[in-house]
Amino acid sequence: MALLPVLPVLLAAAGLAVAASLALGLRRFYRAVAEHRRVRLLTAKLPGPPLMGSGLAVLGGGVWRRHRKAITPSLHLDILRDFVHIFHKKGAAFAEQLAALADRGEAFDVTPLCGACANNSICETVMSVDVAEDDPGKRAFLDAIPRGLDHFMYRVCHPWFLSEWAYSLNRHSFPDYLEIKGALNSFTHRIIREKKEALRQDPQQQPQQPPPQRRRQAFLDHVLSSEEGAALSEDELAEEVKTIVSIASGSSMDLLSFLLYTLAIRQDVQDRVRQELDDILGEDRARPVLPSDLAHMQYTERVVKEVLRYFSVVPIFARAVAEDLVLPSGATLPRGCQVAFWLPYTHRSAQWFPEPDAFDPDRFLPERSRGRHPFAFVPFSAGPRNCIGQRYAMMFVKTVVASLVPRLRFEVPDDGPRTLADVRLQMNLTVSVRGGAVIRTRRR
Ligand code: HEM
Repeated sequence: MALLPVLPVLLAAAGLAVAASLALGLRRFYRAVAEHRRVRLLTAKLPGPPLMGSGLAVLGGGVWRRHRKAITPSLHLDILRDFVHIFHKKGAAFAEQLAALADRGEAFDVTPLCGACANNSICETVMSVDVAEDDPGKRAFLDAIPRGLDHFMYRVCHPWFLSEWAYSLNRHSFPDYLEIKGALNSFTHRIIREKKEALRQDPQQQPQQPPPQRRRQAFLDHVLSSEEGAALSEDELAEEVKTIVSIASGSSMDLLSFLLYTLAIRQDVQDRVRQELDDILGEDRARPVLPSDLAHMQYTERVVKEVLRYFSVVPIFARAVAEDLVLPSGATLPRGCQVAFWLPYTHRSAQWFPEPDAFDPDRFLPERSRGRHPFAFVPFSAGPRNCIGQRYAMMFVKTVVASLVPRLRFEVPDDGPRTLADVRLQMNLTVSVRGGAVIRTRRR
């Protein structure tokens, strides 16, 4: 009983001590990683709540390996090239929307529009859903994605709700969560079944056919018709589709909205991107963007990389230490210890990025990247558990930018930030602009 009055003080002191040692430990740990020391041990994943799907992002061990092997070939570069015309189609529709807003002259938050563009692109490329836009199942699915991410974050921040049983006791949130789960499950399973049926009726699409004869239209078509994909049951595949769609749409939305916001704030960067695109696309600014155009968009690619460095869109990821890890200081991170990587710390390191708070895309020029540590820039993580969609993400944003920038000019309203350092951030599963990325557009 005598302990009770001082308990809060003791707990606060213990908390401070743990926080301080963690901060110190992470600093040293980062140095160890930067020196390539035994990072290969850090492949074990921390458990988390299902991110709308119990797929790659939350699986571990042998199951994760089997899933990753089944999924990886279906995001191969040759397949991604086929997606560029879809990215362009969605980008062109986005340009029309923005042009209509330009005519009204109003300032608006571009983030939800980026989200719709990303969602539509991802659903079509991942599932190739030949379903009418107003199909109730499709609408419910698209609507459920951002709501599902909110539940995920809520549960991460309230860890006593991580278990499904405990969450079912939350009368405020659980009914909405169940509705979201139902919408995601029923649409995903419906599409998988329809595709399986189509596959059964089309012998050209059977896995034993040699690759050149197969029509690889979308990620899901490819998984279903590949030998690797046959390792997944229908339920497992549905979990992967939900996982990929949810991870891809949230992160792509934030990356695209940071990119457009950056162009609006940094007119000099926007002018160079536009000049590059005018040179590549020529007179016909509205012509479809081709996969071969993307390879020429070198300045734009450097801008995307600098946005990923400057804002660290996915700022944190964690690993469990699989074996005792001795740091350069001599301290040991014991086996089972959990380590979080805080990317803004890595990406703003003056050691690898001189003047780290300056936004300078040309720091990614080959001659200025020479000698930089391979783990100094890791927006998509690194190692065996890196992002499976990093090439997808780069191709998506580059194509959409090529569909928008030649036709439109982006600006910030008079009361908007004058410099990138003025942009206020908020953290969810990803980082986004606090209060919205409010811009104005003008037709060119
Ligand atoms: C738009 C920018 C994106 C960023 C910045 C990003 C970043 C990341 C990061 C940092 C991780 C590692 C997380 C961890 O270790 O816990 C990751 C994992 C993952 N990402 Fe992405 N991502 C992006 C887009 C995408 C896209 C477009 C897809 C799918 C097409 C995707 C699918 C995944 C999957 C499935 C994983 C889990 C991989 C595994 O654990 O095996 N991501 N992403």
